[in-house]
Amino acid sequence: MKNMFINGEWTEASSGKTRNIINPFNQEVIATVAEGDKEDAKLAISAARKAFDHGEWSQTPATERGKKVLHIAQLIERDKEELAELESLDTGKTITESRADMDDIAGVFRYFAGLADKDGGEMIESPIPDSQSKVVREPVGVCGQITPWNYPLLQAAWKIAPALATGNTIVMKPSEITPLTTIKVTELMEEVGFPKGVVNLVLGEGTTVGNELAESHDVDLISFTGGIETGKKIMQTASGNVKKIALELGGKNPNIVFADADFETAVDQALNAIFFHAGQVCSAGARLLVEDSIHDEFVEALVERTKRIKLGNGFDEETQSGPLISAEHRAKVEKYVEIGKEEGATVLVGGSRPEDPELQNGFFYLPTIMTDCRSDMRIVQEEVFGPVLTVERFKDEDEAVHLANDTIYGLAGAVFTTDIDKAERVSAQLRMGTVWINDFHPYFAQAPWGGYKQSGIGRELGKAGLEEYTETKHIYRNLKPEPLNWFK
Ligand SMILES: NC(=O)c1ccc[n+]([C@@H]2O[C@H](COP(=O)([O-])OP(=O)(O)OC[C@H]3O[C@@H](n4cnc5c(N)ncnc54)[C@H](O)[C@@H]3O)[C@@H](O)[C@H]2O)c1
Ligand SMILES: C[N+](C)(C)CC=O
Repeated sequence: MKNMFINGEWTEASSGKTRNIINPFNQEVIATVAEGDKEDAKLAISAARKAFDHGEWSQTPATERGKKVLHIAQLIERDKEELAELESLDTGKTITESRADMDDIAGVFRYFAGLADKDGGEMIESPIPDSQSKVVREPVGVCGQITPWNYPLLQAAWKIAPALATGNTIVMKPSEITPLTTIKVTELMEEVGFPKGVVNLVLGEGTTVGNELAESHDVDLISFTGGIETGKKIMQTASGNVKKIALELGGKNPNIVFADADFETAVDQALNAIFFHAGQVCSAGARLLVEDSIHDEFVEALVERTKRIKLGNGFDEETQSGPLISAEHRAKVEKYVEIGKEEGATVLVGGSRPEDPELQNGFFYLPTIMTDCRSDMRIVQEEVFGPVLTVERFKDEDEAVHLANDTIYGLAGAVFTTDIDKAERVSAQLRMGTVWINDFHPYFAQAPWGGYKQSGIGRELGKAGLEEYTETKHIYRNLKPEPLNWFK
């Protein structure tokens, strides 16, 4: 039984409720955890509020805060294998992916640990004689952090590390279906040792625990990663006390392949772009845009390789792709494929569950490619968040850019070409937070991550990811105070 962490204590849910966590590969119960609700969220928020207002952590020298954040990185590296196994059990992703996630996560804690004491404020030029002006950054306060199921610990790390490095107190709420690695990292943070109430973990549903974090006037910042509809609700709920908000939402990301691209590389990367983690990636390259002249040959090569993708248990080293996260999520993917067919798209490969008897207990869906797609179709516009690739054609650079930008989202996109001038021209016109040239998917702690348009508000990672967790203060000092005599 795994509990919540509130005010430095591991506690059961106040209602006494629990939840079984299941492995999406075979539906076996892998853990039982406390199922918190609004009451537990209130307790955690109150603990975080007291800890912040007391000031012990926010006034700890930044270098010392950085050392503690670095210590978390070291413990993650020490327990990497255990964490990776928990992540694969909980999400179904392959153990190779989970190990890579753990390396990234440790890197994120190291990066923000290093940044913790690098900003000592800035003196600015004052236009007023005999005065001095400086600008400093201070912690925001109590931060609610709500995370999704697809990269459970990685998305939490992007929030925990900068928040703690800058002296905030936190209340984490992982997805109710994938809490295991966030619980484990909370144990590691307990081992590192933070003042009581600085780190809190509440388990439970979004509509109860998450909603309380968004609504509470004792929370100063809400950082959310998840779906667009939830993001909109949180934005409204958070307006009650005009708290700061950071939203990392979905995407419907274009992958543009020009005829002059290196063919083999572009085919290989188009597969990675969509089928990595069964397409359950916010930045998945779900919309392939291919130049007319190579369309048929390109699609044929993709289909050939897609048929060979090995689905299976994430712990089997041969497995290239695991299951989807849940029965509900698979039903959503299936519904979208049906919608796509009704809209006139053609399924060239996949489009159903696998028949392999060994996969029948898992939430598997075959990697799917749909052609004859047009920009006005729902299957092209809406986030499916599964292994479903739509293919559109374009005839020239202008049309490629137009189609790529024809979306409410603006998270990420890629362009494949050997003409580097063209790559730069196209990248400059894409309305997205990340553009990859001749690659797909790289993200790392040093580079900011976030979306244009309805893909979100704010940035995680990079210096911008640290600044999200600070308020900016201007301190002006009169060096020669004397009466002004305006109101004699
Ligand atoms: N932009 C990014 O970096 C990024 C990264 C990962 C995932 N995502 C997005 O996340 C989505 C998939 O994740 P999901 O299905 O877990 O998303 P989701 O929106 O259903 O849930 C995300 C989190 O929000 C909580 N939640 C749900 N309703 C809530 C409410 N009313 N108030 C407060 N919290 C609430 C959930 O419990 C969960 O912890 C996809 O759309 C994906 O694109 C984006
Ligand atoms: C942000 N990223 C790519 C790690 C996960 C998106 O779902």
